[in-house]
Amino acid sequence: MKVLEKAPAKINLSLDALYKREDGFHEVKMVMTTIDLADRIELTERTDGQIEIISHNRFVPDDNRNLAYQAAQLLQKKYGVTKGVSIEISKIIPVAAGLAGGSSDAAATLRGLNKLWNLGLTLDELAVLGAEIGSDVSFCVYGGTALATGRGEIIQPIPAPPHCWVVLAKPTTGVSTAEIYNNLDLKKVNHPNVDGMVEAIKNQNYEEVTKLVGNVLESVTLKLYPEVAQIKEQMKRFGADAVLMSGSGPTVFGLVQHDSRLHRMYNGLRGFCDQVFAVRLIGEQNKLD
Ligand SMILES: C[C@@](CO)(OP(=O)(O)O)[C@H](O)COP(=O)(O)OP(=O)(O)OC[C@H]1O[C@@H](n2ccc(N)nc2=O)[C@H](O)[C@@H]1O
Ligand SMILES: Nc1ncnc2c1ncn2[C@@H]1O[C@H](COP(=O)(O)OP(=O)(O)O)[C@@H](O)[C@H]1O
Repeated sequence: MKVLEKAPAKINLSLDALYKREDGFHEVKMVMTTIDLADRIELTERTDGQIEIISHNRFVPDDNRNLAYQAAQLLQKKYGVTKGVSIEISKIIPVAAGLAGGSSDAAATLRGLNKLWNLGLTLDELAVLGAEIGSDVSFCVYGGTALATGRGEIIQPIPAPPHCWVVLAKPTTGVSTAEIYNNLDLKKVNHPNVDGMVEAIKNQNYEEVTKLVGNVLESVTLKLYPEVAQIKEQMKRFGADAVLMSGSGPTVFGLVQHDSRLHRMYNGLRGFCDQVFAVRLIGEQNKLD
């Protein structure tokens, strides 16, 4: 038997870190939303109990370092599952990009195995399990748009943002999330207005959304990787309504409502950045159930 699952990427429209906790993680407050750029996960049941990762991307680990592998192993252990699975990952989301590709693959594996292995778990139960794999996995279990707090695993759904296009540009460098959080000096940053962003989205006020995008991690990554700042500048020059780095980076996204400007931005950025995508927000909650 086979199950197919879509594993969409996310962007952070607003990302604040409040303080460093005793467990080493940062207490965060962020608005996350899924975008129409997705990996495809194909799960095929195995009778030998083994977990196998098949991926044709050299940046994706094919052993227990893979977050999808960890998701399958966690379900096997918690629910005494004796069956195994081959997990084929068709990778579209750039790796180590600030787009939660690995987390979304893990979340899609949790959803898919829930069906393949007939576990009967709810999305809320899968989200709790996801938090054991990584801070972004719980959000990815639900998808949609949410306010995320705690270390990122406490999820409150909010409405979808107003309609717009998202242009993504990923510089060649990959970024380690831990490195960026480790270099964050909370005394020296500008905190974004996360509550304002939630209000702007609830009011479907696109102009306010574009004014309020902000990411406390951006200045850290920009300092370490100046090419990210250059891409930001180019996106502004090509006419984006708002430009921000996603997560810990290095992917930069631009929001735009008019099709004519979308084409200008996309074509302009393709001139000097290999990985450029123009996608829609997916938006609504629980689309992934
Ligand atoms: C920055 C964000 C924003 O959505 O996304 P990405 O850039 O990774 O996509 C997330 O907070 C990343 O979540 P995720 O990538 O799941 O992080 P984890 O695997 O849980 O943690 C990796 C490392 O990041 C740091 N970390 C992570 C989350 C958090 N709230 N505080 C932290 O300080 C810790 O050093 C941790 O060891
Ligand atoms: N399924 C997966 N897809 C991509 N990377 C993965 C996966 N599983 C584990 N990884 C590891 O996680 C790291 C971060 O990858 P990713 O989730 O794409 O980035 P980010 O956390 O910036 O959104 C990669 O360097 C990779 O080694």
